[in-house]
Amino acid sequence: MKREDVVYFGAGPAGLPTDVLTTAASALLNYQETGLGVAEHSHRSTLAADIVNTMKADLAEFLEIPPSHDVLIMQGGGSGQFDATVYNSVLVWVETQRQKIVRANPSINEEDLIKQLQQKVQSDLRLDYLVTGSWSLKANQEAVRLLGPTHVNVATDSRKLNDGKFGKIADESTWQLSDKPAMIYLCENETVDGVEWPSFPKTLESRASDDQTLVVGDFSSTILSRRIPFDQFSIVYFGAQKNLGLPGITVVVIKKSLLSILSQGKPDLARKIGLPVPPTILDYAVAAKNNSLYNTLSIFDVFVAGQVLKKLLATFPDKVRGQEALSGKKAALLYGVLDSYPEVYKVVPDESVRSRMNLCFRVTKGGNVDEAERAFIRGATERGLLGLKGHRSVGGIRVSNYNVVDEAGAQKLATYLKDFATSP
Ligand SMILES: O=C(O)C(=O)[C@H](O)COP(=O)(O)O
Ligand SMILES: N[C@@H](CCC(=O)O)C(=O)O
Repeated sequence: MKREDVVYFGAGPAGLPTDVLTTAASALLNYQETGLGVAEHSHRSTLAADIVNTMKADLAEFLEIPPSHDVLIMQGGGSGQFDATVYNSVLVWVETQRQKIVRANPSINEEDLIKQLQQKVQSDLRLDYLVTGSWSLKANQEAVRLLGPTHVNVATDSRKLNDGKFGKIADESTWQLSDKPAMIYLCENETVDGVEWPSFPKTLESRASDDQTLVVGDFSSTILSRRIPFDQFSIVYFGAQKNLGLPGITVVVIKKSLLSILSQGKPDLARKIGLPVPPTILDYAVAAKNNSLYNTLSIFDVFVAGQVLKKLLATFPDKVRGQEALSGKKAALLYGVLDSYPEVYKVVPDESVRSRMNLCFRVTKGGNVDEAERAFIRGATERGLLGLKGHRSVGGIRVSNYNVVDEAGAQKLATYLKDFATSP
């Protein structure tokens, strides 16, 4: 099959624009006539620093990241961030508590400080998770693994209001947030379950403002497709492999004020009170201090992300707003067709939380779902519509409507959805 005959709806890694890959292929062989490819140059070279700095600046411009926040490029994927967010928020919490105790009693000795901190840990240290799908659940489970269950609170679990399955978000009035959690974690778009937060939760407004509670958002699947209220978030992170670029780099947008608290943090003290300490490569302050080059970074991955951003900036004069409108239009087209044939397609999540990025549905035509879905995938493959299988944990069909899918691609799928529904 030829590349131009394919529209790829894979959930991640996603497709990349062909012109970006052509530029990348040439840069891999010989970057700017240096006789060396971009992946062969040292990550300590000025050339590499330029690639990193330009990518960061273009990301900040496209997403309108305010000067209060810094951009870090890290490794370890979403799973690495499940850990990093826990380690770093615990260290911020310990440092904030230490400063409070010392302010109240400047001559306190270390033994008493440790005693007071230990009491605080028992009575107050809680990390809150809003569990709305498989990815926030994984993040929550990782926090329990690192800290133990007493320090981790599930403030809401969507499965409780949907017969044990994800697909809804509970009304905010039912959430059970801790009194002063060290962190509140949400996953803005659940790739596996097709659930997206319709807007930033009212209950969390201004919670991030004083750095006492860190508000963390996983934006892996919606990044560059939607405006983000950065002022409401302490940390926003996302893997590159959906809308930004190749698998291998993970971007963290973090409040600079937290970096300052983290750099004053005392790992020795955290260890003495029985709390885990961030490994160096997951420590946000270390990444920031080294301009994301503490250890070898894939500059090629950063270069590709930079090319995607250049293309987005050239395509959308109104930046992320332009892409947001287009993403909404493509999603509306596809959901419109799915909803027109209720006897053939059943969208999985509730209408109020349908994702614009990952459209999850079952094919019920003829009554035998497995058979109907196999026929659906077969017919789609014949037309070059690929990557439509749902995540292995839930099955069904999933259309990932990432930025690389243009209007013509979405239209091609819409036509197939209609043809499949109306064929005998
Ligand atoms: O959120 C998603 O969707 C993802 O695919 C995860 O962010 C992937 O996490 P890693 O496999 O990169 O750990
Ligand atoms: N990003 C993909 C793949 C994740 C995986 O299977 O590990 C997804 O959510 O479907």
